Amino acid sequence: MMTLDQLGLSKGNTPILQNISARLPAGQLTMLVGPNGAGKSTLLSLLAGLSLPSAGGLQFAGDDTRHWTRQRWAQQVTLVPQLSQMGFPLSVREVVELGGLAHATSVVQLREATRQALADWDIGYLADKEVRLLSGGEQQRTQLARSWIQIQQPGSRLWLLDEPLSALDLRHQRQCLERVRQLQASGKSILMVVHDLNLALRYADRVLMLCCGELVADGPPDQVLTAERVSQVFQVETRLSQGYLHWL
Ligand SMILES: Nc1ncnc2c1ncn2[C@@H]1O[C@H](COP(=O)(O)OP(=O)(O)OP(=O)(O)O)[C@@H](O)[C@H]1O
Repeated sequence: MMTLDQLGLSKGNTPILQNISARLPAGQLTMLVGPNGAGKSTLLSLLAGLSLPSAGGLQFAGDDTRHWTRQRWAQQVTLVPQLSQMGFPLSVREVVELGGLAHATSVVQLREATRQALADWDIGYLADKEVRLLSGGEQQRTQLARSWIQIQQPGSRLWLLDEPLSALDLRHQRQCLERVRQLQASGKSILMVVHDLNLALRYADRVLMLCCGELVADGPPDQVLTAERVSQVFQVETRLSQGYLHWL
């Protein structure tokens, strides 16, 4: 379990995140929601150890992460950032293989893990293609396959996914959610940023809602995503009908 203890982050004099306390339990899918600019990606970068908090701290199963090395972070936490263009002329296979680098894996093991990840994310037919030439959804599946190798290692405990479904078609959205369920069953924690609040209502074990850098709600989906709170935070009038949120 990861524990966030009064986390805060400022850039210059501007507070981006303030006083965030929460838990990410093992084996649970937590979805993180909030308006554009609320601080969701910034929070994920803190939880991946890519930036240091200005206040508060993070513990992993009681272990303070303050002095963790880069390699320790990469062994325990796997981040899939928001869709971004790769800057290097690598093939899909080479990008996916990068997922094994933080762990001391033999060449034979890495080759087998890569073959499996390419199949699991339905990109085997793209293995030799340069990643920069792929469509947005194909690039996203490549990044997910890279992270899939990393998060499946025995020591890896937390999978951070920043809007993983945004570029995926319906079939591959379902595939991604199936992989998430598969990973949950092995006892790992997952924190996923989503904009689709109905998806969060249906799939999340727990929902965290951020607004203006502060955690405004944390709990079971139906208790966090009430029509009243959603209308207030997202400034769109909504109502809940038959378990779905509709905007008016
Ligand atoms: N390095 C930085 N310097 C100054 N401001 C920053 C910096 N990084 C992020 N911000 C600001 O922090 C706020 C939160 O950004 P963040 O990307 O975390 O939002 P988000 O919730 O992920 O938004 P979106 O839904 O649009 O992806 C934004 O207002 C952004 O402009």
